Amino acid sequence: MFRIEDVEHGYDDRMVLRGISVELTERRIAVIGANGSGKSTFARLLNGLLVPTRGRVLVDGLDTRSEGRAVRRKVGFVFQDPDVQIVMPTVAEDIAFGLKHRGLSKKDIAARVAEVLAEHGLASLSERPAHLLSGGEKQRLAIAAVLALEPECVVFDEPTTMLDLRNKRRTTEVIRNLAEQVVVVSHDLDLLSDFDRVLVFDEGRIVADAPPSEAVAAYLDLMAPC
Ligand SMILES: Nc1ncnc2c1ncn2[C@@H]1O[C@H](COP(=O)(O)OP(=O)(O)OP(=O)(O)O)[C@@H](O)[C@H]1O
Repeated sequence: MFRIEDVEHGYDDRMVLRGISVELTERRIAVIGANGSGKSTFARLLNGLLVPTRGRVLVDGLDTRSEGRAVRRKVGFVFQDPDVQIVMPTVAEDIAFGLKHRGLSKKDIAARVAEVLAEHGLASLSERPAHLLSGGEKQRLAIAAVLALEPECVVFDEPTTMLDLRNKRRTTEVIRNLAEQVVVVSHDLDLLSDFDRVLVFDEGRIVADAPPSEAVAAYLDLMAPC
């Protein structure tokens, strides 16, 4: 689904991704690597939140540079910090927000919101002010709001980093059960143990691209003290 061609990306002339050419077709793909190695930047390129300084990113043939809107309909993005994503006063309104922008009727929005609230264990919180939720509840809401839009692929940027063990397990299970393609940036090596493919980043390059056990071994090697 994703075709990344000769991509480089820089911020203020400082290159943080270099020489990235890769196709991502597997259903579950993880991205791991050291802090600052460019993982989040790479993730943001996948749905056009960022467009590359050089090269191009195609999603089902759509170029993120010229077709960002169509790309974002296909590819949902869950941020590490749910506060970045929650925009409406209540839980139900926040889930309805994206659906309104899709032009659904009021009746269809109400039905979809109820369905998504139930699926994600949020029904009892539907009228709660979203900003008063706990961290785990906010993360659940952020994931639910993205999935309500039925994307074909979901990119998660460190989805379990801010969670306690219970919520981490819950989120891992939600990701595991998704039928959609997922790309997950994570430092949580348990999360990706059954993934199809793992990319290891180091200093802005992909230095390993393999199934989990091999990729994790390469990552541990990289992290070993000199
Ligand atoms: N908006 C920005 N403006 C300037 N520099 C940035 C910006 N976003 C990221 N960077 C820099 O780009 C580099 C790569 O950052 P990125 O967040 O992609 O790494 P990461 O691998 O996801 O790191 P982490 O594991 O710590 O989240 C870092 O040096 C970071 O400081």
